[in-house]
Amino acid sequence: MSAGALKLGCIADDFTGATDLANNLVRAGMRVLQANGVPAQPLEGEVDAVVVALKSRTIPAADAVAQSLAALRWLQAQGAGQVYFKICSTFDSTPAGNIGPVTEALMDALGCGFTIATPAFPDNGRTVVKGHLFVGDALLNESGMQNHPLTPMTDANLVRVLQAQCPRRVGLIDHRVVARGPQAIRDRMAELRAQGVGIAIADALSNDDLLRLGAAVAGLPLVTAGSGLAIGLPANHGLAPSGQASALPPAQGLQAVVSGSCSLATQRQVAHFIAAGRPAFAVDPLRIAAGEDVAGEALAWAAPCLPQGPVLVYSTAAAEQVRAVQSRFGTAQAGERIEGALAAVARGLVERGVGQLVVAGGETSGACVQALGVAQMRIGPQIDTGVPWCHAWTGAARDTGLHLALKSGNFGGEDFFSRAFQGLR
Ligand SMILES: Nc1ncnc2c1ncn2[C@@H]1O[C@H](COP(=O)(O)OP(=O)(O)O)[C@@H](O)[C@H]1O
Ligand SMILES: O=C(O)[C@@H](O)C(=O)COP(=O)(O)O
Repeated sequence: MSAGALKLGCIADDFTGATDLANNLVRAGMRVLQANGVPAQPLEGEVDAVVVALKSRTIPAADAVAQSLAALRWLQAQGAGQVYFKICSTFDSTPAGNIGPVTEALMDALGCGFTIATPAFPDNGRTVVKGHLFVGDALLNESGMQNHPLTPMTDANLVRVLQAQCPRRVGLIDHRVVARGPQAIRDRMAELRAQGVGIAIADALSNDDLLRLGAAVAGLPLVTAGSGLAIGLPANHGLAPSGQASALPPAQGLQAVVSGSCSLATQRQVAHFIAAGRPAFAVDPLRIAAGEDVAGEALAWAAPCLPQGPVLVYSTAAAEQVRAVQSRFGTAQAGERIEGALAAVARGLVERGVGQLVVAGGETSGACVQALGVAQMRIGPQIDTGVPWCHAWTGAARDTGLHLALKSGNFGGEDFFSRAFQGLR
């Protein structure tokens, strides 16, 4: 890639979020490469955007800032014209961050006096009205996200949530302004900036709102957003939406699903897979904590089932079971141990011939992709809104190639775990 060629440099705070963003950029007409972690070398080949996937959503804020700045430096060295900090469409964060601290650190590094933040993704039911985030018909704090294992979201007022994470003043661009079009949005941004506001939550109820916002932010060095805003950025470079997802190599190998997501949508997908009579192995967090080789057991269980079709290994559990585990072992420790076990399962499955792997949950996906040593991925066809198939040739997949789908916790229909593989045939 020659310096100056990169139209958009993206930093995603988790791995499912990265493929979600890459998917929307591809569908809106950009050639996109996803790098898992900050690459050690310049990328080869010409693309319009690179998404650097980090696992920085729930780590200490100072570490998230340091990793994001390292990603920024790399993207700047590739000539990135605009920077996109991809956050979760449910604004997953704690009062300590990391959305505020990372946004502000990127603003400082870019000399950016003003930016917007919007998680809106109407195609997936995420809308922002007067700064309040809705998930479908429910306010964020009544959507199930109040029970998230790592980032419980108990306030739907995003101006308030972000202000708690930021020294800079946080303001609002409300939907009536957004509906009036790009010039009205630019006027509002200038007005807020003159009032001393540094970051504005932007309302959006529809894709048309996102397209208007996309045009209005063309001149901003940085935007902070879910993947929705991405549909409005390629047009700023004369690129048009394309229904043609990049073609991937033919699928090969066995099929498996690894799920550490405890989101409501994933709970339904696990139940649906089991109810359909498909093979499923429940990983017991208490036995993992006791030091038992649960990953080894799961792999031994999977071996005879794999030739018959997709198998599922999961720790997915309802909120009360998650709370019981967390109160015994601590939130972070419980999460890390389970992620470690599921990552070992993912690696073992690929070593045993799995070539088509679905991973559910952003933190879980980060742990699995890191354990697989997958450094780069090409983005292929969409399975469900926000979830594409990807293809990797690196790490554990360097000889055979690996199709990977990283499913965000709350994305996908109930039959996602079986239907995903049908799309690869
Ligand atoms: N049964 C469980 N009890 C406690 N924590 C769990 C359990 N299953 C998974 N976890 C942890 O909860 C977190 C889920 O986060 P993530 O993978 O991002 O999915 P999601 O955001 O969809 O819930 C991970 O850290 C995972 O290890
Ligand atoms: O924006 C989104 O909702 C997703 O891209 C995402 O980041 C979801 O994260 P997980 O729920 O942790 O998978």
